[in-house]
Amino acid sequence: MQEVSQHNTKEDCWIVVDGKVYDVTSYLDEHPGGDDVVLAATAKDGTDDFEDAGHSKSAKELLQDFCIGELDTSSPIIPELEIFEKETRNYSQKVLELTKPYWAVPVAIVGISVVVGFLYLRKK
Ligand code: HEM
Repeated sequence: MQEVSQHNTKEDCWIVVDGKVYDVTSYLDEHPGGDDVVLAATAKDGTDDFEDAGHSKSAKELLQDFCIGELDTSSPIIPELEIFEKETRNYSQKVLELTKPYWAVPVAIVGISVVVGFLYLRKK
């Protein structure tokens, strides 16, 4: 999506519809709805804009002629989000590592309680 958003001019226009990327530069001048509406659908997911225009079946078929690839969904749309996700992952890993050595304490308390209880009941 980051790469797609760089193609947002009349001379170089890519749009995203239903997870696919389309280079519609050569179609802008022919578009019955004008080029401005198509340009307004760049640099974002243009699926809603395309659907909301109520395009015919033939318009949807025509769109396929301009397909140049699929959207990469493995990386987040907002790069900052990736950094945030990495930091959160690191933080939760650190918390887990810190608490690991202390697991023995509650386990030991429960174990000792069971043994003491058992001995106490046997004495009775
Ligand atoms: C996502 C951005 C787009 C928007 C917002 C949009 C909007 C519109 C609108 C408002 C019309 C009606 C024009 C009128 O009747 O006066 C129209 C018609 C049309 N558009 Fe688009 N359009 C977009 C992208 C495309 C693309 C990429 C194609 C094909 C490659 C396309 C093909 C057509 C065709 C063939 C028509 C004629 C009516 C029909 O067959 O549905 N449009 N568009």
